[in-house]
Amino acid sequence: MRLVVADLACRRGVRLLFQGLGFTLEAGRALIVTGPNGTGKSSLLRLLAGLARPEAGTLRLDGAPEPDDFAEETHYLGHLDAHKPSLSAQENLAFWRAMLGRPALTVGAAMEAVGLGGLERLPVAVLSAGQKRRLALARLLVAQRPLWLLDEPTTALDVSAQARFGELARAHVAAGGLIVAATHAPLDFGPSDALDLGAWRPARALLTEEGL
Ligand SMILES: Nc1ncnc2c1ncn2[C@@H]1O[C@H](COP(=O)(O)OP(=O)(O)OP(=O)(O)O)[C@@H](O)[C@H]1O
Repeated sequence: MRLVVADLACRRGVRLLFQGLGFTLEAGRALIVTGPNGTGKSSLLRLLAGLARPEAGTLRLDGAPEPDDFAEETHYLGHLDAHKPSLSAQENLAFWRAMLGRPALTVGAAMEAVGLGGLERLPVAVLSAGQKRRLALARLLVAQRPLWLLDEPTTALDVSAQARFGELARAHVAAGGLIVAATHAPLDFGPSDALDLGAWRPARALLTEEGL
């Protein structure tokens, strides 16, 4: 499998965030996306997740059943953890496991893997910020999806949870998975490429009504 991005432009409102972006990410590698606040790292992940449309350019996942429409092949972990606060940790994860299809680890095993064993029955509303983030990461483990799109994945995680998540991410990459991660913190996900999105800022960022 291979992620191929060509001549990509992203617009938010009247602002062109980046233009002419191209890269190829091979299976078994991670892409670490950096850049100052507001350069469009989250926006790039949303484009890759199929949650927004590019202003120009193409996104393709070669080797996927539908290379031009590959949202089903991705796990998207945004800034928000996307939990239902009144449901228990276990119920939230069971929901995602059924929703996402292609089941991988059981709910119990995924919770153990992120160090949440014993907290299964607590409503998510009472979990700490780091525990909520751990639960969001457990979602990556309950369904098999080759491309992980991670927005600041280690936010709120303590040192040992960061290390544990690093191990899980490296195992995914070593098994032939792909990761695109936006971050301000150093991340070691194994064999990796780097993308400084700040370098793709267009000279003229403010658009007129005519667009590009
Ligand atoms: N819905 C929207 N309408 C207009 N502008 C938006 C919208 N969403 C985001 N933006 C703008 O797009 C720009 C890029 O935002 P984005 O969140 O992608 O940046 P980022 O590189 O991830 O930033 P950070 O490092 O702060 O997380 C910002 O200037 C933001 O204000």
